[in-house]
Amino acid sequence: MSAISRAIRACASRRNLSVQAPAAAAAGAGLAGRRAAAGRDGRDRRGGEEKKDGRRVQWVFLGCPGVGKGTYASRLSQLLDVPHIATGDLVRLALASPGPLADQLTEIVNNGKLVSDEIIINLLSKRLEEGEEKGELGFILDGFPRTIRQAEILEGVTDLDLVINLKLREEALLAKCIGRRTCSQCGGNFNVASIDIEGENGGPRMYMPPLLPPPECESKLISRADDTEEVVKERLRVYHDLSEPVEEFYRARGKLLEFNLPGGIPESWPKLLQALNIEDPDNKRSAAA
Ligand SMILES: Nc1ncnc2c1ncn2[C@@H]1O[C@H](COP(=O)(O)OP(=O)(O)O)[C@@H](O)[C@H]1O
Repeated sequence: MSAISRAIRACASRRNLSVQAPAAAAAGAGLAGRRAAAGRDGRDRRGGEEKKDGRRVQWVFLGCPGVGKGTYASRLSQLLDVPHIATGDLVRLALASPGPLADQLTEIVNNGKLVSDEIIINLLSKRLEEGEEKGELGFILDGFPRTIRQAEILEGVTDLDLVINLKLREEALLAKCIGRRTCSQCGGNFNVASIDIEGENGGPRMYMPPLLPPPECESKLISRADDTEEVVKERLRVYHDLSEPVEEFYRARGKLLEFNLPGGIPESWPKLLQALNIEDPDNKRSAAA
């Protein structure tokens, strides 16, 4: 067993977390292997495609359900050439393979609760191990960590560069979750909600147009079973209770970048890139033309 997998095992057991042996080794190899390759680049934690020492970014996205973590994490992962690892997707994959684990997860997810730290760490470790085998470097984690215990375990095995906390007005979150649709054939993500909210305290009005599917997807749209009004309200409550303290965990460590989404993707994406010190590829293209 490597020193790293011993470290994650020790870290997990100090926190009374039982991590299965192969998964623990994977998390060690996956997360901490990256740390070994990384070194610290110190001051400016933001931006930049590749670090001075040649490694790729190690970022985390935090934010309430419906805020758009998946959308922006996926765009950035393509831009920065790092894997986008969403624990919600790992949970949905596990749900899709029938068996006792799927039954257990269905009950939890469809009630808007969090899956246990043990299960999530094991799913994440397995995913990291697969990435390691493919030679993946860096990562953008989306939906993990969601509890202080998960944050402590992650902090114990890897050195994050930056934690991006996406924020959106509460009124928009519920509508965005309920409006989410996926094409069951091509897997494309859409949103049928049209959000138009008056400005707060004289602030600007917020308009988020729907992201409608092309005609060929229209009849194949499906919604997530946990995107009903009742379940989303419970997920928001759970986020405030268990995940909001994670924001403070990273704020105290100087790693948190707060980003208030000003509106839909066309408005927010360039501003997010600016906040991250990343050159906008669209501007680059038009400047070169
Ligand atoms: N880090 C995690 N810890 C515990 N449960 C998780 C975690 N990530 C995902 N889940 C489970 O998967 C569900 C879906 O996650 P996700 O797609 O990230 O949803 P959301 O839109 O609420 O951010 C969550 O409601 C929760 O049950």
